[in-house]
Amino acid sequence: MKVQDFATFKLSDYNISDDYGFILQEPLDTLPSYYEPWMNIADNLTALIETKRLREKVQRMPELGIQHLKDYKEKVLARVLLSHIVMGYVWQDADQGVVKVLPRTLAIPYCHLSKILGLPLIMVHADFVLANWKRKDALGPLTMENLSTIVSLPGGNSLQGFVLVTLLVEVAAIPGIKAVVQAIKALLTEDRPTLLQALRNMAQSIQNMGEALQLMYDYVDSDIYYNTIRIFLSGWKDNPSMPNGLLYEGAVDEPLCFSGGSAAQSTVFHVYDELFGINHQPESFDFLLKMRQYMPPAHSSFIDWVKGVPKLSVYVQQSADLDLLSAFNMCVSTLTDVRSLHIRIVSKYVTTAGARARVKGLAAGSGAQHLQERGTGGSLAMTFLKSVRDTCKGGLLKKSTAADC
Ligand code: HEM
Repeated sequence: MKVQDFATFKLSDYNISDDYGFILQEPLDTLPSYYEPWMNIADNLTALIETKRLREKVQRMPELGIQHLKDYKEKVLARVLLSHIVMGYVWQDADQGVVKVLPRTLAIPYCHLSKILGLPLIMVHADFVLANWKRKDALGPLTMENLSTIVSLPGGNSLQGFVLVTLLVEVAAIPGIKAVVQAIKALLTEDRPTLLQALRNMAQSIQNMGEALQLMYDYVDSDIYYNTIRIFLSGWKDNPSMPNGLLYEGAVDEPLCFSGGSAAQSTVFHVYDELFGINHQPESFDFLLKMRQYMPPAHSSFIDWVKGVPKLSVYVQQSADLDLLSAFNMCVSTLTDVRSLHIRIVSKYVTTAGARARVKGLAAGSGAQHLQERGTGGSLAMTFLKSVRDTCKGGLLKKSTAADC
């Protein structure tokens, strides 16, 4: 990449907002009246699932076309609503009475919309979090107190907390993503003072992401997460309760398999790994690469763009500038710390909560038999997460000494 390539660079070309990062800026929360049948179901989704009436409702739903969705935001909202309805439809009865077919009333518009938006036929992080938020007070800040989801799933306040804490991690990442672009430009122009400042801004932003992540402990109950929430994020790939995947009736001829929703589909961490030159172990990297297919295509193209720039780690190492090296290492070690915190969270919300559920004999009824200690994205959670964290730590640069030259 050359300096002149920067002349036309705009974050918005990658569907990234200067003010909101990867989050969809001010999502709509209502569709045109033609789509009232979808809105009605989405508004009552939790109650319909809990009273086991959702499947019947969906089967009786009229088959609506997507031609009345005028612009991008309406299409995104429609996809958010339908994605949640799909997850509710499939997992209404948890592992018992799993469906093999998604009825055409839901499958046809869902497949059309997903094709236009370039997303897989299952709910992803972008549906569950990035476009699923609204302010209670329209002029108020992006804080826990002033936010709610547009559409919800079972899990009550913990479900709200889970979505909104994840959103706040994305909010904390916004200045860091801007600093990534600033750093790349400074790297290309060899503007060391600006590069130093950009790295310091990134380190601060990554630290703020960790502080936001910590809120999980305050807002999400681990038993509710383990026994209720995660079933609705599960996928139908490598899932013994849906060995053949799901048939999207009237839209696709063969059943298809997709991984469940996971914040491994958040673009932020992938961008940092590419920028800092973190080379994950092949198996972990393979999983992370698959997760890029579950991101809005423009966001995963941004990762490719970052990957294409000259190696920042090589530049910093060769510069022998101790301030740059220490700012670079601060970024990598803070990212490692966030990953260690995330591992502690998974230990509480998956490992320990799972053990408790098994002691109480809840596991059989929890509906997440196939998940056990797997992540909702389908990875062998702890092995994968520790490998990713340790490789991240391995990205720290050493001070070069005279002997290295
Ligand atoms: C109760 C809260 C959470 C739990 C139990 C949890 C669990 C997991 C699990 C099990 C994985 C492994 C992949 C999979 O199979 O899904 C994973 C991956 C990941 N999660 Fe979370 N997660 C939580 C919250 C978050 C939040 C709020 C974020 C930040 C946006 C996040 C970011 C990630 C990332 C980036 C990965 C990929 C691994 C990495 O790059 O380090 N997670 N999560």
